[in-house]
Amino acid sequence: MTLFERSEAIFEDENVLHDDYQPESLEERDEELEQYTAYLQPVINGSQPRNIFLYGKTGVGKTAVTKYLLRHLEEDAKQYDDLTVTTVYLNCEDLTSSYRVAVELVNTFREPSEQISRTGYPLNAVYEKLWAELDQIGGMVLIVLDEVDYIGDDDSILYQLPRARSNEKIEHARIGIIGISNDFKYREKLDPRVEDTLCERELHFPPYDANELQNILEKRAALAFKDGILEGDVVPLCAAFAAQDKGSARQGLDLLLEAGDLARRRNDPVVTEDHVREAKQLLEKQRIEESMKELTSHGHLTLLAVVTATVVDPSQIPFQKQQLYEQYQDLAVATNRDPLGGRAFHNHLAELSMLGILDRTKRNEGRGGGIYYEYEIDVPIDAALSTLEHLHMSDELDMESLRQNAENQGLL
Ligand SMILES: Nc1ncnc2c1ncn2[C@@H]1O[C@H](COP(=O)(O)OP(=O)(O)OP(=O)(O)O)[C@@H](O)[C@H]1O
Repeated sequence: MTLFERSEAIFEDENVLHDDYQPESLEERDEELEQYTAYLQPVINGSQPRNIFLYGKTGVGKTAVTKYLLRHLEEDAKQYDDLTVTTVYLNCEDLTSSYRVAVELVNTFREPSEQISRTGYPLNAVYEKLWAELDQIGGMVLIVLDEVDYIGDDDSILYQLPRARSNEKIEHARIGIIGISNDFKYREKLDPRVEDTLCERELHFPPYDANELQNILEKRAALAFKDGILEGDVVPLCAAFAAQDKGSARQGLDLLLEAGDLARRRNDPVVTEDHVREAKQLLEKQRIEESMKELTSHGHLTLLAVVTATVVDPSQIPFQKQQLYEQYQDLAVATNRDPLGGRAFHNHLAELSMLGILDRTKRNEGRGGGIYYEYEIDVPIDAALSTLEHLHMSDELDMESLRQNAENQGLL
């Protein structure tokens, strides 16, 4: 019996919608491309590369634009005999110290049989090995550190690398660093010396609006789907949803892929607006489920308290901590748990806000008054409820009535 068969009625090439696909051309980033190209110009001229810092929210093209330009830079450099350009791309998500970055760089430059281990050397010894590798490569070496904020406080490498030549650690290579981050606070947290070095040139990537996203998605959809498979509103709707949320091209592409996948699984002949709406729900649910994995049962109860308060009286949105705390205490008792104190409860609200599940607004009571926060749910109630309904503790609660009430209130 055959379990798997090729089904190619919907997609021409679905890889085009995946995150690691490198588009041939980039839409809607002319200004950024122009500026970025100017920042990289010294490399082609054979002078000291600038260090460049790119920032902007997730999915706005920072990595795609960087890889696109570096590919061209390496290619165009080949026409000059006196110039060699080497580019290295590292994602720092798992490289949480200067030591880890330095080891990773040494190993990137070395043959597999000559790799060094990730522990056991003094930092200086790793730096010495790194300088030797860089000198051996020589020429212009551009090092991209994506998600550079993951390196954390132990960031001496951000200072050492760009200065290696002026500090006479290397002779034959000129190093440029390109740091990329979507943490807006990262810059403020940097040591001023590192900040001066890393942020020599800066480039901000703003979120895309719906028209820009539509253009980006149309170009990808034309390559990804078979002709005539997408109904007319599909791309505009994906663009509109992504624009309403974070203005992320990744989010729009994920929606298109999921909508196409739903149509394929059901053997539907075309992808429709309904597939997109359903895809949105599915992706949101997945996102909440992913985030919820990081929470403890009191985190889950905190979310349930906000959902319950919302369903019981939507006119009270947004809620202050005290209103939610009472709700939470009742739920904790109903599920046989000792309620946490107010401070710990506050921390759970903060964590849910950080995960993007709640929206937290700072309020000021005015003259002499204190600062306090108001909270409201920032994901669809339906998605939050579905996730909570699958947790063990919900067996002890009347989730069915909660869902019914939510429906009666028009919240689903
Ligand atoms: N202007 C654009 N034209 C075509 N595709 C784009 C454009 N901007 C982003 N994309 C696509 O959107 C997806 C996300 O982009 P990218 O990874 O560059 O975002 P990012 O800003 O680096 O996000 P993160 O900070 O999460 O890494 C990729 O598939 C990329 O090809």
